[in-house]
Amino acid sequence: MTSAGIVISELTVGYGGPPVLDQVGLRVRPGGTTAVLGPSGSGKTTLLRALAGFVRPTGGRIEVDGKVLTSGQTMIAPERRGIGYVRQDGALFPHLDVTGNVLFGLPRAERRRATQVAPLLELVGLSPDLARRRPDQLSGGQQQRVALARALAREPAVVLLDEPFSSLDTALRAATREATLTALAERGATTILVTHDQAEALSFADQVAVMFDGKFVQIGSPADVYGSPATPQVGSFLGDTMLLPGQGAGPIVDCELGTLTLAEPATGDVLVMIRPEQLVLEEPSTALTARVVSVAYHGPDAIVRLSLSNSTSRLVARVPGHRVPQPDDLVGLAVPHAVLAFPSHRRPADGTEGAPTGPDWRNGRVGTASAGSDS
Ligand SMILES: Nc1ncnc2c1ncn2[C@@H]1O[C@H](COP(=O)(O)OP(=O)(O)OP(=O)(O)O)[C@@H](O)[C@H]1O
Repeated sequence: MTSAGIVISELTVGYGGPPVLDQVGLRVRPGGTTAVLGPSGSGKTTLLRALAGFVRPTGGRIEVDGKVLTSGQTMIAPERRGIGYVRQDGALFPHLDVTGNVLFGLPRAERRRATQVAPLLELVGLSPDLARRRPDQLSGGQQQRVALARALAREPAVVLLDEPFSSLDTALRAATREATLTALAERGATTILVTHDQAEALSFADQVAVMFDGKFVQIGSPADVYGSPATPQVGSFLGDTMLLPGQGAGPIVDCELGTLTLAEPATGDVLVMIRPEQLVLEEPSTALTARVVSVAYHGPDAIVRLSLSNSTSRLVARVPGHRVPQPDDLVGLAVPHAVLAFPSHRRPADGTEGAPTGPDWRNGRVGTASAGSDS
């Protein structure tokens, strides 16, 4: 299978009403893996359906490996696109065994070559001994791997994964994700994974495209979108954040945590974005002391909620699991590395206010830690 690059430009898709995707652009390098991350209803599945040819866009263009699949009057049929699609539920046929499911959809002549099923099963980390089992005799993770094997059977240059791991429990999810990545890399397939799980997006892909309300608000490497989010909302969506009001003065900013170094210069009213892992707990100091409000222990690490003396702000630190303080302890705080600041008047690309956001912003992930008030 040869790898194909994907180029999507000004893609607009609607279902009769206002556009669900609005002039969307995206490039995926040949053999690359892009995660499309966004809240529920932002248009992620619609993007995959347009790529697969299941929905006709109202505008824009889709090219795979230089071949136009969709543009103006051109609309290549789904079965002629060379694209494999794995849905959230796997969608296996209950009355067919694993072999029948994997071979389904192949031309009749090729279906006879049942010997090709074993290597495919091995490729996705399944024992060929399972070949005669029906889907109801498989675990959820095994079913997802069969669905992936079925998608790979046609040797597609492009594989689209629509939240294929979301119904699996944590351990199975990690193992299935790993097997999927390995299988895709071995085949050199260009892959787009849709997910609303930020950790999955950051670990799975070499490019992350963040979608809000039918538009990409940022596309970049996992480190870029996590470490240098385009807006406070992108920052909050990708992981826990505290957003503190501050005054930028070039390379430094003054806020409740003192004078901090900025990753990029800023001047005037700003919102300082700090991730819990950037807040370091030390021995109580004269510089900045906080009281531990609560501790949630997770094993490798712990989330520590803190209140600053003389302030109503609540802070959150992520600390190593072997150095966990107790509630009511007094601790010193430090922010040793440079932080990001956003102009506090800035309106993000999706038109919402650039203010600190609540835990379930836009139906997004919960657990976002805005620096809140006690009041
Ligand atoms: N067949 C359809 N007819 C009309 N509207 C639709 C159809 N499919 C999706 N939509 C609407 O399009 C919008 C985007 O839906 P889509 O499924 O692409 O979002 P998503 O980001 O994949 O969401 P989720 O994470 O919940 O799967 C939603 O408002 C949805 O209600």
